[in-house]
Amino acid sequence: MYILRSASLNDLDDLYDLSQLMLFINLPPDKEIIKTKIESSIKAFTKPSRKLWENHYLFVLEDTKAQRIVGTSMIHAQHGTEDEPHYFFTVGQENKFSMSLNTGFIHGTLKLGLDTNGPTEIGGLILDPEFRKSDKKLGKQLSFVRFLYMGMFPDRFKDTIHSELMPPFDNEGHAPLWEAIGRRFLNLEYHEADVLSRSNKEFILNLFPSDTIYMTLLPIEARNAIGKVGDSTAPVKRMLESIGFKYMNEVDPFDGGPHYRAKLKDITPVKDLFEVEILIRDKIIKSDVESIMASLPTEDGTFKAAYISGNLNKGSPAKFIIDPEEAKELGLKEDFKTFATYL
Ligand SMILES: CC(C)(COP(=O)(O)OP(=O)(O)OC[C@H]1O[C@@H](n2cnc3c(N)ncnc32)[C@H](O)[C@@H]1OP(=O)(O)O)[C@@H](O)C(=O)NCCC(=O)NCCSC(=O)CCC(=O)O
Repeated sequence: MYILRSASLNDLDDLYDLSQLMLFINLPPDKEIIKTKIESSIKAFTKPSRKLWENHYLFVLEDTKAQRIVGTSMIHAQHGTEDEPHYFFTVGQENKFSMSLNTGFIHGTLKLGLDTNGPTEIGGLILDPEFRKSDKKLGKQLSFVRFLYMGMFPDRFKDTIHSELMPPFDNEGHAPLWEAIGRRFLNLEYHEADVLSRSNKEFILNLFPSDTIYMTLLPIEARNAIGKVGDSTAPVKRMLESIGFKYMNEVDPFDGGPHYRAKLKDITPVKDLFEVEILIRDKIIKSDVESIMASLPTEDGTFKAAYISGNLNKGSPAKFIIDPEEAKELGLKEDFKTFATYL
């Protein structure tokens, strides 16, 4: 059985193991930083700040049999403030035409921009490779649990949801756009700059090119990386596009990874959110089993959910019947009312 829930301090060692799997700025391989992130997340779930940018929510996927965390995903309630703006490159075009030569060119362009009243950001989605591509769609569960939560608590988030996808990296782990622009203007390694930019954004505005950059002048590898995603992020692009997210013609100024956005109310699992009574009963009609992602009861403001199977009766409110064995595995003792959505 798999449970999705808010992270707790007992998850520290498992999250540290997960952080070793790839260089991921949202989950750096550093126990102190991960501990701070868990503590901040517990506060966000149980006593969210009115200053939305202080609220970082960390979700985990637990394999309850192995008692191990096998994946994680995050929400930052506001990314982009006066103190720490959201920086991006707008991807545009400039048409040039010479009448005397009767010839013209369409140039791709990049232009640095910033937002000081940014949207809610989802990120940090990572699943242990052993568990990927399972028929339980564990990656999708980890991604969609955030929409279940945001749909249940829309006041804790902005109206727009933003996501920054990872671009392809070359065999040595270099980002081609960084080599072409960032390195020349900042004289830092990509990961150094990425880490630095989490606590200090001033240097981006003051050192990066402030005028239009013509892509024509960039090496072909850098041009080809703009707005593209790497292989391991292809499922993310697919998932986001399928529920209403759109590419914004905006990319990360360091690595060129694409930015996707959607209005919270228009995201399919948020639109599909419904109230449901979960009933624990002996009689499940096996030929009529469906699955829903439902929030489960907790006592202390923490959050728990699971992708559960049973018989759905779409009344108002809807009823969902699960068998006692599944209820036991989920630690459920009695019927309850909750919210659910579909994957
Ligand atoms: C991204 C995940 C968590 C996805 O997990 P799984 O591979 O198990 O995915 P899944 O649940 O089986 O499938 C999810 C959906 O993606 C589709 N899918 C699977 N592989 C695909 C591929 N190669 N190309 C296109 N689509 C693909 C499946 O059919 C399914 O869609 P259908 O149901 O429609 O069939 C994992 O691959 C991973 O940990 N990747 C490495 C880390 C990473 O790159 N993380 C993203 C960083 S970017 C980020 O974090 C911001 C974005 C965010 O937070 O959401």
